[in-house]
Amino acid sequence: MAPFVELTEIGIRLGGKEIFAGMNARLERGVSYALIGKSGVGKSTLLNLIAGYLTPGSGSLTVGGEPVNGPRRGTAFLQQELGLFPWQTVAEAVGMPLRLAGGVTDKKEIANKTAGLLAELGLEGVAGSYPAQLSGGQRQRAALARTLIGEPDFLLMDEPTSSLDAVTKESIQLLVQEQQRKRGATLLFVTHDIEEAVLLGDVIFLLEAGGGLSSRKTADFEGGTAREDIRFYESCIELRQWMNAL
Ligand SMILES: Nc1ncnc2c1ncn2[C@@H]1O[C@H](COP(=O)(O)OP(=O)(O)OP(=O)(O)O)[C@@H](O)[C@H]1O
Repeated sequence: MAPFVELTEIGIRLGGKEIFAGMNARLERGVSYALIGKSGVGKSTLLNLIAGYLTPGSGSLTVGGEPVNGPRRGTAFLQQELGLFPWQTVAEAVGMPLRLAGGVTDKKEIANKTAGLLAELGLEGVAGSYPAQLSGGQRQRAALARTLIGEPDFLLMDEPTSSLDAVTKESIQLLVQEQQRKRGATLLFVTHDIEEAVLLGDVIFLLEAGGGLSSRKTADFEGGTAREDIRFYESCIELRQWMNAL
């Protein structure tokens, strides 16, 4: 079967610098992929390419069997900056992709869909609040709701929990996992957090300078992938050792 996402010999230069050349990768539908690698190797660049926000200088890129020539309807991208505007309430921000996409034009339908998703993500109490009135976790949930509202089949997330405290981080991680599984969406997320990679990724991509991409299935780690598992940290150590060995 053809992969959901296929990168063939992808190369890109930014500001006169070669970020990667000859990159190959395949992503299967419904699988969660963690993308890790040292700072500056090009993780965000790769997400931007797959999202259609950047155009590769060489090679081919397909999502859902179609060449990527710009943003794709079924791909939703949660960027580090979250993209919440100070002048929009949570409900306005979450409903915005539906208004922009033009597929849903009925105001009542947009309001109903938005309210349903806000309730599902525990945000019903802050629908009328502005970003400055929210906690970090609520802002992250609101941005996540905005990512999910168009029912995407492909979720891209750039460090979805990096700015959060440990407890909030755990609740957002669980939410991302629950939503990805429930929707059967393909997820590709960047993280610097080893535990998060093991916890949320079915597969871990390790990106190296120049575009070398290695992958490992977390199911193959000795210590399992559930935080409750007492041997979970053995998996984290295994991942660290793999990273250091490459
Ligand atoms: N628009 C741009 N113009 C020129 N160079 C760029 C541009 N965007 C990124 N770069 C460079 O490309 C390289 C990869 O950047 P990128 O942000 O993709 O790395 P990263 O792995 O996501 O880093 P980090 O983990 O620190 O977020 C860096 O050297 C960066 O300076």
